[in-house]
Amino acid sequence: MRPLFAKVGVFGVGLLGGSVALGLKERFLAEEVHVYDPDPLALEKALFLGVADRAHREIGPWVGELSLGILAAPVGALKALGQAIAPHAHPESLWTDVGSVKAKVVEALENLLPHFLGGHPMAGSERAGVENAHAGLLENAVWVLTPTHRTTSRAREGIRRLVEALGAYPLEVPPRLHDELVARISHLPYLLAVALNRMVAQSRDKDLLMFLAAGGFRDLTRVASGSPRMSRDMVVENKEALKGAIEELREVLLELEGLLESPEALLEAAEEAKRTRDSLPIVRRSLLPEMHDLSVQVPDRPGEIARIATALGEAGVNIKDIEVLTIREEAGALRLGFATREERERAREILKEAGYRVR
Ligand SMILES: NC(=O)c1ccc[n+]([C@@H]2O[C@H](COP(=O)([O-])OP(=O)(O)OC[C@H]3O[C@@H](n4cnc5c(N)ncnc54)[C@H](O)[C@@H]3O)[C@@H](O)[C@H]2O)c1
Ligand SMILES: O=C(O)C(=O)C[C@]1(C(=O)O)C=C[C@@H](O)C=C1
Repeated sequence: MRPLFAKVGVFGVGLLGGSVALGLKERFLAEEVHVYDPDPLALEKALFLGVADRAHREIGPWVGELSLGILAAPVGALKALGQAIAPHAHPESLWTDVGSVKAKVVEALENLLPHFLGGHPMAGSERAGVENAHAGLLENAVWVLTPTHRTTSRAREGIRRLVEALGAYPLEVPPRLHDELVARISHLPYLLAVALNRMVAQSRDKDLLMFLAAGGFRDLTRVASGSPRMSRDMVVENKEALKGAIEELREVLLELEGLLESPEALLEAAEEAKRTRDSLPIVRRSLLPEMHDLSVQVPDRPGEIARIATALGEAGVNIKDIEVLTIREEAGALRLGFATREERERAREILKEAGYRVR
């Protein structure tokens, strides 16, 4: 059987580009994966890690041989990258990007590249670079696609197939609406993580504060550890929508400050927040297949996670999703997701028998 795509090019082989390239290779979706990056070290690592078949430091005639190209550079670099690619792109080729901002990027790139459809996988990590790339990053992710009146059916079908073949779930959203939504659910949380760290860094009590930082601060600020350049571009390029989101947050914070004097009303707000947060896990999103969860208490001893995974693996039970719920001295908990109720029940029995507390 022939792969879905012939030669595929990934432009920018960092965390996201590397993960897409690995997905293409591991799932045999491309005859050849080519990568381009201005950073020679990124290219060297990509070849060493088996992320790509060919690495290029220059954009040139090789681009004309691609049937599909994926732009995965920081958002601020995408337009110039599109301009450099445009003279070489084959007129029948498909193009997409993975940038975190869509309206401006889509407007620029659909003017430059044939059969272009903008994209944004709603998945990532606080670690940058190809050395942290893995195909699993994109599996089960919601992958936003942003068609416009100019999108060709060839692009729409081809890019949708790419996303599905990488194990993700395509969701079409107009570019401007996408930017408004991610301003609230992704870019504002990032800015908040920066703000909280800035507050600590500028405090006279910085050292003590850092020493006291427990799970709450760490969980809330994880994304601040990501690539500063990538994240800076993300918030700057979406600044109009983000300013609206900051204004909304300011109002909510003022409201909550007021509620400090009304404990009953604050309790209601806290209960509402708990309901919202508890219904968040990605596996419960309605467009994804239903997932069946177990929580397992894990003693803080070497090898416990391996023991759990091995017990399930040896019984042929597939763990579809995994999340560390708490990190404490005496015990932590794992949330394990299974594709079927039957698998979850088998997992429950196996783990109970092995002496674990399961919920
Ligand atoms: N990190 C995330 O969580 C995440 C999630 C979804 C989407 N994105 C988007 O993916 C894209 C890449 O982000 P990342 O997290 O992989 O960053 P990264 O820092 O890991 O990788 C970016 C790569 O792009 C390369 N690059 C820089 N300028 C370039 C240019 N002009 N042309 C080609 N390559 C160039 C860098 O050398 C680097 O290898 C961004 O547009 C970002 O908004 C990131
Ligand atoms: O670090 C993660 O887990 C992420 O999902 C990263 C994250 C996000 O926080 O929304 C960051 C930027 C993106 O464009 C998409 C995803």
